[in-house]
Amino acid sequence: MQFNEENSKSVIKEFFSKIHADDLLSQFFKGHDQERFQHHPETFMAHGMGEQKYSKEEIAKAHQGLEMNDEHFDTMIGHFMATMNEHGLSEEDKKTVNELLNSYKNDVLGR
Ligand code: HEM
Repeated sequence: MQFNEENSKSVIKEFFSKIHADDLLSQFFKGHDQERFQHHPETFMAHGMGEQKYSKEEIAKAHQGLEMNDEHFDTMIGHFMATMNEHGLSEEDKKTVNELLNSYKNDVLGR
């Protein structure tokens, strides 16, 4: 599975608007500068596509002190998977993406 430059942009845009429209998630980004807010969907997507842009330690550190729980994490993944659906990803590819993102759960939630 590969996204090209064009559809990557539209994935990021759609995913971004889903997070932004969801108070459960957008609260975490309030007070962060817009650049940071923009950066996160890209980072998230990269990891979902199997790129290891950041180490697990870096990911754990980035989320330290944010009071996130399973619901926040699962909701974020849910928005990403909905975006994947809208882009016609196969069931097999969605399973891979889901597993990859979930492999960061303990790091993000500081366990
Ligand atoms: C697989 C799941 C996730 C990955 C791989 C990931 C990755 C990252 C990375 C690499 C950073 C630092 C660099 C950047 O901003 O791009 C970061 C920061 C951040 N992440 Fe995540 N993230 C994940 C899940 C989440 C979830 C579920 C939330 C919120 C509900 C969240 C909220 C944030 C916030 C608010 C920051 C900024 C922290 C700060 O600068 O104080 N992340 N994330």
